[in-house]
Amino acid sequence: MISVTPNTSNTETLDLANLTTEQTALTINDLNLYYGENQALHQVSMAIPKNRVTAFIGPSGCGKSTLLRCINRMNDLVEICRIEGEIKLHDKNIYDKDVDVAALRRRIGMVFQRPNPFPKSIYENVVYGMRLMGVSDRRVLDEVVENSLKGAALWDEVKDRLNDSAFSLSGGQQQRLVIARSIAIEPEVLLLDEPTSALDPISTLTIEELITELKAKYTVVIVTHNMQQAARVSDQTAFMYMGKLIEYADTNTLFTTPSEKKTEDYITGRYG
Ligand SMILES: Nc1ncnc2c1ncn2[C@@H]1O[C@H](COP(=O)(O)OP(=O)(O)OP(=O)(O)O)[C@@H](O)[C@H]1O
Repeated sequence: MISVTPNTSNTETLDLANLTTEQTALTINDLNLYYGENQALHQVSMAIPKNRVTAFIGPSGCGKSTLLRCINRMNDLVEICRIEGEIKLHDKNIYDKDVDVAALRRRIGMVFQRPNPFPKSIYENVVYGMRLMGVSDRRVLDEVVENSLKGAALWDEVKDRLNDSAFSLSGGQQQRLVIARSIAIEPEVLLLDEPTSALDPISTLTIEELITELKAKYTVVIVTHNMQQAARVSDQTAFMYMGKLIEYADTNTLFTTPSEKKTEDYITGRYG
């Protein structure tokens, strides 16, 4: 039996099946996804609440990362991938033909498993998105760097070495730098794909604390292999199995009194 300690943060429990428009960041409706002949997602529907942390969990290959990547259209880059259904961000289907995908990815940022800073200074990594948007005023950029690094809980460690290479940072610092780079352009949603799986336990703890802080400003969606991590950081958890969303509930309920047998088997360590 795996014992997980659910998070006891003070977020109220939401009625996930009946979120109001104000409470909703994203709505996924009847999403099917195929990689060639292989169907990787089956009729996934769920609403993701604003300013909360939502975790996707499930055994390897169940479709967690695929679903996460659909949320900022990263699967567009996979040629054999075909998608049916819709994902709405403020009532607009992100798969509509008129959607500017680059603009969408500025609103919905993504952080990957392995930290991927650019081969540039710490400062230039943070302002990268701003420069792409044409911002060059040094005072504006300086302010963005300070605020973003503070927001990513990295400022105190790097404020005296902003011109050093990003590669001079530790793995955990690099991951926080990547988070700073993502929040510098003020996205609405942050997607985190196993953001701590390449990190040591101390860095993992720092990132987990940061995730809890980030939800004050952003909607966070995290894929994690680690059930303890989902229990610690998320407000609601979606359990997936073989491309299907089996159960979606507030995290405490899902880990203490799951309503589906498959969820119970997974969280008690019977498979996965
Ligand atoms: N680019 C791709 N091309 C073809 N098939 C893919 C691709 N990416 C994922 N798949 C398949 O889709 C299914 C779901 O994979 P996905 O990576 O989403 O699962 P996951 O739950 O995130 O797994 P893990 O925890 O191991 O990362 C798997 O069968 C996988 O082989």
